[in-house]
Amino acid sequence: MSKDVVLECRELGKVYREGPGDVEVIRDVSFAVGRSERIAIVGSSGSGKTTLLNLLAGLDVASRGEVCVCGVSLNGLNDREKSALRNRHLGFVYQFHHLLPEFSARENVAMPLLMRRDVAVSVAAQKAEELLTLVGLEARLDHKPGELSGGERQRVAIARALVTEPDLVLLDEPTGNLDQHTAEVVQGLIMDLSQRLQTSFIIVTHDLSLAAKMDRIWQLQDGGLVEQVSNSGL
Ligand SMILES: Nc1ncnc2c1ncn2[C@@H]1O[C@H](COP(=O)(O)OP(=O)(O)OP(=O)(O)O)[C@@H](O)[C@H]1O
Repeated sequence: MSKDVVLECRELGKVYREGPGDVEVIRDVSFAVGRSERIAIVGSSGSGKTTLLNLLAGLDVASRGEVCVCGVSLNGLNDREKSALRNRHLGFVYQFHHLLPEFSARENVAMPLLMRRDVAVSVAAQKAEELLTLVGLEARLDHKPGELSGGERQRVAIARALVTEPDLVLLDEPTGNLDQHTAEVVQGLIMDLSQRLQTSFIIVTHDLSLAAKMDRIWQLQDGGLVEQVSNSGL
């Protein structure tokens, strides 16, 4: 595998065993994501987008095939090893940001660094402050999630996903619960950060204006990925 490939999956498949009938949600999916590449995954509700994202992150176990994160196959790793690999190489942003309500923006962003036991609290706090400044929240460092707007919370979640300087960030509907203006702010931020930090992004989205800004658009249908050459096919 080239060192510029941050994620690769081969013949990936996922079958949910549902009583008498199996549901094959992901079927024979193979692709590679290069450094600083931005990919949108689109598809109708229930087509398997979240399932695919969970397989790529090792949060769910594939029925067949394999996923390699920065050259390391997830097959054969135990939960602790997968968690260490995620913490080292991946960042996550979900539609419902999962920020910890009792902690400040700064503490929330510092958390993934503090999980690496070798990082001092003062260093993690400093780094969190830098990232929050990057996303335009330098005046909100000590606010708790309940004291922030939806768009601000989403920007905190993006800062948190980037604080460990991941190779790849996986985003599930990052603009799904935002108004159009705030969605555009978050979109601009993703574009800016991918260029500035050389981070790769895989974004699951129903937001076609966000998808259109990515380098590649893949549509998930009947369990497989179909590359879209233009938005006209969506
Ligand atoms: N744990 C599970 N057990 C059985 N079936 C499941 C499970 N999780 C998801 N599914 C089914 O797999 C299919 C894909 O679900 P998934 O959440 O990946 O879709 P999605 O494309 O992300 O949908 P949406 O856009 O609505 O969020 C759905 O038909 C769903 O019902």
